Amino acid sequence: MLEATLCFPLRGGETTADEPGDRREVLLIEKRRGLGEGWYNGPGGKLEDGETPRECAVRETREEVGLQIDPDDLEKAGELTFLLDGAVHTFCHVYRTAAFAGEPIATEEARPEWFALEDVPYDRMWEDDRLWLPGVLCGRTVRGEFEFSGGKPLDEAAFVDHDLEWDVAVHD
Ligand SMILES: COc1nc(N)nc2c1ncn2[C@H]1C[C@H](O)[C@@H](COP(=O)(O)OP(=O)(O)OP(=O)(O)O)O1
Repeated sequence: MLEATLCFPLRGGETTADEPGDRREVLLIEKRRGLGEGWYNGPGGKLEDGETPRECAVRETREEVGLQIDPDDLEKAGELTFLLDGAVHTFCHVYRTAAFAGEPIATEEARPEWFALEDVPYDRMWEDDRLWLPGVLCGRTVRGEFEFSGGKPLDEAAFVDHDLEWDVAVHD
């Protein structure tokens, strides 16, 4: 089983009387290699030996798009289990943060792009994302299990079922 992270940096203002609606934006990456290549996702990746999930999310966000994040500024937002043909493939820790330093830059791994929350390109993301990411971007916590079938690689398998629990306690 792989252990991995996803991190969703957020910027911009909340609703005001003059400008109703959530005007925040989320930073996504277009993945340039590896699992999910060509799709949008949050910055993130697999844990290295001896690394905590929080340290992994900070490192991956720095390596993939050049943003600096203080680990204490990450808010844990979810825990997702991805199963492939009945076995756990990846356990993924999800974080969000509105506190970071720097401007996103493109790297060999990723091309960063800010999206208004209402314009997140779910049609160019993993199929499960539309089920949990909107809630996570709105400040909720989630625990989810997602089943894929059809053999490796995971990004060519079919999404078959899911189970979600909202507003749960998630720790790391
Ligand atoms: C199955 O559904 C998934 N949905 C979403 N949104 N994200 C997923 C899914 N399955 C895996 N992921 C995430 C978890 C990781 O953040 C990445 C995969 O990371 P990758 O394999 O690219 O890991 P790195 O450590 O960055 O890879 P390198 O070995 O190339 O450094 O996808």
